Amino acid sequence: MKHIILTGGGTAGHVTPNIALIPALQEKSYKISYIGSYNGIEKQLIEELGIPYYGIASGKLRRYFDLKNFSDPFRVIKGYFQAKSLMKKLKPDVVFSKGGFVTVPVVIAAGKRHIPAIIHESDMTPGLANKLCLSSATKVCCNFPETVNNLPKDKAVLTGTPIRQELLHGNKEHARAYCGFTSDKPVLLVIGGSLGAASVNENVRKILPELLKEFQVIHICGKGKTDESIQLTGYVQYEYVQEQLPDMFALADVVISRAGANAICELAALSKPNLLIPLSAKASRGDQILNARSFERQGYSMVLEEEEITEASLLEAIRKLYQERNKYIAAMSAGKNLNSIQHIVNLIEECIHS
Ligand SMILES: CC(=O)N[C@H]1[C@@H](OP(=O)(O)OP(=O)(O)OC[C@H]2O[C@@H](n3ccc(=O)[nH]c3=O)[C@H](O)[C@@H]2O)O[C@H](CO)[C@@H](O)[C@@H]1O
Repeated sequence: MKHIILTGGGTAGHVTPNIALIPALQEKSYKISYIGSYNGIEKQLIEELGIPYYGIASGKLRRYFDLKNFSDPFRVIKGYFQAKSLMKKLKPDVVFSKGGFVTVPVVIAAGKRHIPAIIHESDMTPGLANKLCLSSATKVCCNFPETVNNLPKDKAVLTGTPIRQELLHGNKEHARAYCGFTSDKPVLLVIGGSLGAASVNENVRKILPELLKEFQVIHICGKGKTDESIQLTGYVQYEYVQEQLPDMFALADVVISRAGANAICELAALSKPNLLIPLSAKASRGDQILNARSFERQGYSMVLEEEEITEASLLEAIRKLYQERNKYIAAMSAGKNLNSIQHIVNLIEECIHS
C-alpha cells in the first residue's frame, strides 16, 4: 500500500485543497497521514475526517519585528527534528504540501530523507514558506499560469487548485430553510476568507439597512467576529461554515469575497458572480490583489480595493454586480476547467515511481 503524508495549515486555505484530494487518494487505496501544527485549524478539519494526525511544533516566519521572532526559530528547529523522526517512523512514499509555515520543516525533512515532496502554490506569487521549501521539493504545482514562468522549469507544473467536490453539489432549498429565508429577494453571500475579514464585515454592516431592501444576506464573519446585537429579518451571521457551505453557495445569487486563492477558484468553478475585496497590501504581501486582478482580467470578478470602499461605492458595486450577473456567469462557465484533482494525483504517482 502506498503511503502519502499531506501537510498544510495555518489558515483553512492551506487545508481545504488537501481535503479535496483525500477522496481521490482513498479511491486509489493510499494510506494517508497528516502533519500539521499542534493546534491550528488543520487539526480539527483533518481529525474529523478520521485521518491520522501528527502535530509538530511550528513557528511563524515573519518579515517584520515581533517578540516571537526570538522564540519561533527554536520552534521551527524543534518541528524539523519532529518531522525528521516522523519520516523515519511513517516511511511515506511521498509528501504533498499545501503550504503554510508548518510545512517548511516537513518538506525539508522529506528532502533530507530522499522522499519525493510535491508542494502546491495557489497564489500568483509564491509565499515565503513555499520559497523556503523550493530546493527540497521535487515538483511545484501552480494555480496561475503566471506563476509557472517564475519558477524553475523542471519543477513547475500548472495544475490548478483542487476543489472539494461536495461544494459543487449544494441544495439551495436546504440553505433557504436553514437560513430562514424567503424566495422573494435574491441572496448575497458575504465570505471573508477562512479567518474572516474585519474591514469587510464592518463595511457590509454599515450598508445593511439599504442592502436588506433588495437582498437577503448570509454573512460568514470569521471566528469571534459575529455581532449578536444585529438582529434583522433577512440577515444571518455565522462564524465558519462547514457542512452547509455547499448549500449556501448554491443559494447565493451574488457573492462578496476576499480574494484568497481557494475561495476565488471555488467561486469560478461554481460560476458565482462575485465582488472581490482583496486583503490590502498593507496587511500582506499583496498576493490577493494580484489574484483579484487576474480574475478581473478574465471577466470573472469585479474588484473593489479596501482603500476605495465607501458606503456608496460598495452599494453601487453590489447593485452593478447583480444587474450584470449573467455576463460574469457566462465568462466563468466558458473558462477552462483544469481537472486539478486528477492532475495532481497523476503527478503524485509519477513522483513515487520515478
Ligand atoms: C489572510 C491570509 O493569509 N489569507 C491567505 C489564505 O487565505 P484563506 O485561508 O482565507 O484561504 P482561501 O480564501 O484561499 O480559502 C479559504 C477556504 O476556506 C473555506 N471556508 C471559508 C469560510 C468558511 O466559513 N468555510 C469554509 O469552508 C473556503 O471554502 C476555502 O476553501 O490563504 C490563501 C491561499 O494561499 C491566500 O490566497 C490568502 O491570501
